[in-house]
Amino acid sequence: MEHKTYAMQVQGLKKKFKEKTVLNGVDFQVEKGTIFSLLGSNGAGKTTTIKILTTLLEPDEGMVLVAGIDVCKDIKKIHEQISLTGQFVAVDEALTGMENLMMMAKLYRVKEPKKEVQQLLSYFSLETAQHKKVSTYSGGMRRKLDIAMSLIHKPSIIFLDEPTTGLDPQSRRAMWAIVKELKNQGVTIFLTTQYLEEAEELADHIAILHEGKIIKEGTPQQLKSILPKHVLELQLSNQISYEKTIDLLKQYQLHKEETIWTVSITFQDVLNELMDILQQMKKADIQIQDFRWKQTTMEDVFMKMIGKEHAYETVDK
Ligand SMILES: Nc1ncnc2c1ncn2[C@@H]1O[C@H](COP(=O)(O)OP(=O)(O)OP(=O)(O)O)[C@@H](O)[C@H]1O
Repeated sequence: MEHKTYAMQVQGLKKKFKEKTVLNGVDFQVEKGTIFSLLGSNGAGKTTTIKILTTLLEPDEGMVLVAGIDVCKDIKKIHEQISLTGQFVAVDEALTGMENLMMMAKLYRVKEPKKEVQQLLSYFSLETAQHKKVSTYSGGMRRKLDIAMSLIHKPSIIFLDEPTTGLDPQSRRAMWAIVKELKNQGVTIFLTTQYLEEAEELADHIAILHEGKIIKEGTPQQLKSILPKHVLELQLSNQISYEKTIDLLKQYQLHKEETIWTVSITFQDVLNELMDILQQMKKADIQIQDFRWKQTTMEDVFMKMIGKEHAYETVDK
C-alpha cells in the first residue's frame, strides 16, 4: 500500500487506554515535503497519534505507514527516517550545546561528527553559545538545540510537538523561519501546536482531531472558507443605540455582547446590505462609537468545527 507521494498514511487508526477510546478510526495522509498540522483540544489525542507514528506506542487497530514502512513492523528502519522533538526529547542541561550535539552524532554514528555539528551550530545561530551549558540557555535557544539534535541523522520526516509553546513572539518567528527552511529542503514536517495562527502560518494541510476522529481537513484557505468572510463589528455609544441596533437588524445574523454594547453582523452581500444598514441606522439616530471588519481566523474555524459557540455563527433572530 506504499504510496510514492505520501510520507505518512494513516487509515482506521484506533487506540484505547483501558476503557477510554482516544482514537476511534483516524484517517489522514501527509504528502512528502509538506507541513501537516494536527489540531485538537487538550486531550484530543494528538500526542497519542504522534507516539504511534514515531513507534513509541502501538496502535490497537489500523494501518500506519511512515516513510512507507509499517510502524508495527520495522521500527529500526523508521527510526532512521524520522526525528521527534518537543515534549519527549531531553536535552542534557549539564552539557554544553556542542557536547549535546556531539553526543547525538556519536549515538547515530555520524561519519564526520565535528563537521556536521559545526554546520548545525552555524545553521541554528548557536555558534557563540556552543560552549555554554544548556542550563544557561533561553527557551528559544533550547528549542533550537533540540531541533538541531534531532536533525543530526538527516531524517526525511520530523515531528514537531508544540515547538513554540512558551516562546516569546520573536523566538516563535525565528522558529517559524527554521520550520519553513526545513520544508524548503524537502523535509516533511508533522506539527502540533497550541497556536492556531501558527498552523495557519506554517501548514500546507491542517486536520482537526475531535472525539477520536478527523472531523475536518484541508488547506488553511479551504478551512477558513467554511465561515463567512465579511463580519462587521459595531460598537455602539450607549445602551439605547445598542438596543435599537439589535431591533433594527433582527433579520441579520448577529452576535451580541451587551456588556460592551457591541454587535457583529455577518454579511452575504456586503456592499448593498451595508449601505442599507447605515442608512437605516442614521434614520433611527443610532450612535456608533467605533466599527471594524473582522477577519476569519483559524481559531474561529476550529471553534466552529469542535462545536463550541462561534461568535459569528450565533443566529439571533
Ligand atoms: N498512557 C496513558 N494511559 C492512560 N490514558 C492516557 C495515556 N496517554 C494518554 N492518555 C489519555 O488519552 C487522552 C489523549 O491524550 P493525548 O496526550 O494524546 O492528548 P493531546 O491531544 O496530545 O492533549 P494535549 O494538547 O493536552 O497535549 C487523554 O485523555 C489522556 O489522559
